[in-house]
Amino acid sequence: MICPKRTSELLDLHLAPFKDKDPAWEIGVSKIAGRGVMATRALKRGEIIFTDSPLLIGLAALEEDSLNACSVCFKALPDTRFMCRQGCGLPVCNLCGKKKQHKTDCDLFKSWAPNEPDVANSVIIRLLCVARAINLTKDQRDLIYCLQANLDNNHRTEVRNAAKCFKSFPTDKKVIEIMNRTVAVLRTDGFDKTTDRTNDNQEFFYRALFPLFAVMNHDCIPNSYYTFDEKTNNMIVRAAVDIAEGAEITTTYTKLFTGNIARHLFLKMKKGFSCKCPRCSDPTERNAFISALYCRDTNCSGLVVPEITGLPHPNWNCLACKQKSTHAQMMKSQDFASGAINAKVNSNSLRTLVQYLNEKSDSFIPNSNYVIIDAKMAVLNRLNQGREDCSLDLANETRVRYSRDIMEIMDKLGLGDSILRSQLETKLRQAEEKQAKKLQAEAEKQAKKLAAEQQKKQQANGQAEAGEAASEAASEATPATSEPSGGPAPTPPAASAAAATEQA
Ligand SMILES: C[S@@+](CC[C@H](N)C(=O)[O-])C[C@H]1O[C@@H](n2cnc3c(N)ncnc32)[C@H](O)[C@@H]1O
Repeated sequence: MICPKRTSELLDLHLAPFKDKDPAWEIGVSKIAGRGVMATRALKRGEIIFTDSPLLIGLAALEEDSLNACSVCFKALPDTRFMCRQGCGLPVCNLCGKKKQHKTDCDLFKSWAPNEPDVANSVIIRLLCVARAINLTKDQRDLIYCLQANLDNNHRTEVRNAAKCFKSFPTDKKVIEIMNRTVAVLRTDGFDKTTDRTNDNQEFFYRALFPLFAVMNHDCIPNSYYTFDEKTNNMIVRAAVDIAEGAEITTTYTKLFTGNIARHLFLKMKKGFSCKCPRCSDPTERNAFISALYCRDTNCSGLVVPEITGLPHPNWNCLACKQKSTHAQMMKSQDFASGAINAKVNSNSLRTLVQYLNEKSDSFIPNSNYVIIDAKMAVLNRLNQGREDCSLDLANETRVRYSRDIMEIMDKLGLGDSILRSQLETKLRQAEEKQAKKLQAEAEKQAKKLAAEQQKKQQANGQAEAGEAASEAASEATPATSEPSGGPAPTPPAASAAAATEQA
């Protein structure tokens, strides 16, 4: 482990424009692994802990991405003639073509002579983030070397493949070593559209290294979360929960709703470690049952969870009837359920998907399972884009129901604030307000209807009373002797009732 003090010195230089006089963090020896970021004082939920700026950043330029974005400002470019005319093989906008950053990039890549400089090549564009390390200052380069780099067999492949795209790729061992090391640091500590570090329902399209963030260790229930400033691409890290003085500030390298086994495999294979956090050590994941499936015994409706955590192929155990199942057996159930749900998620009808999730899926997969959570998230995302074939009422009810379901699972897991939570809270509030308005409008309509009925009744009564009064007045005005020949004047109903009672 590189000394935390040296790491702090280099980070101080990098963060000079942002670091406050009384920083809420320091680099220390971690109980989790190597160095870590520690809280220098108690932090309140939501408080900004630090702002980090990218030491390296470039386009992710993966095949599926469009390559017509400027390599300096990252803005989308018009479809044609976006490649630099100087022959460096980089896409650049007119404005950035004149900037110092592009001149440095352009001089470097031109000297390597790209094979086809007029054609946007994802390998070349993707390498730019790595190649920029060559032109950093000594302190900045030292900072890269100070960060952890898991050197596996593949970390040299990227530079080796990129070399084939240039006629005069450098052969200097030192230059190649800087690039290989940068690739390893980016893979261990950096951001890339390919990695799962953009776990919190926010998109990050670039490949980047945020050096302070790079020292943060992983916890499956992180106590911090981050956002990006769109203009500067700076990262802002906030407390997800209240954090005690001296506690380690953690982040998560995985998606929040991945189950124990999938998280274990991801962390082991991509990040080279086994997580021992409390969530990973609990087969029920704090009773959130994200990986749970139903018992295979048709007479039992119990939940089945892995017997032991931290194994790629554990046996599974029914919590109700205690029947054991092999991992292969349970994976068959999971695969069947995932297939059925994903087919509906990919189907065109949002209404069918919602009906399926509300009425059918719970018969073969528990609502807490991550496949259902993912499907509900997909529904909410689709609803944000438009209601498709859902009625206004169904869309609103679904927003309320699914947002609550997902937040309930977040609460069970003990997850604090996150981008996802604030997105859900906002949507829930809006949907609840809509529902309340609708109820109020219905109540008002009902009240109006009642009032109208009442008025009608009153009018009817009024007319009847007026009729009575008129006939009473008429009978009073008529002398007793002048009774019509047909007999006495008709008695009003109330009077006749009174007469009947008297008679009785
Ligand atoms: C981004 S670095 C974190 C900072 C690192 N501890 C250091 O000293 O520079 C990522 C590496 O830290 C280690 N690490 C992070 N979180 C861990 C955890 N929860 N358990 C075990 N190792 C962890 C792993 O070796 C991982 O590849």
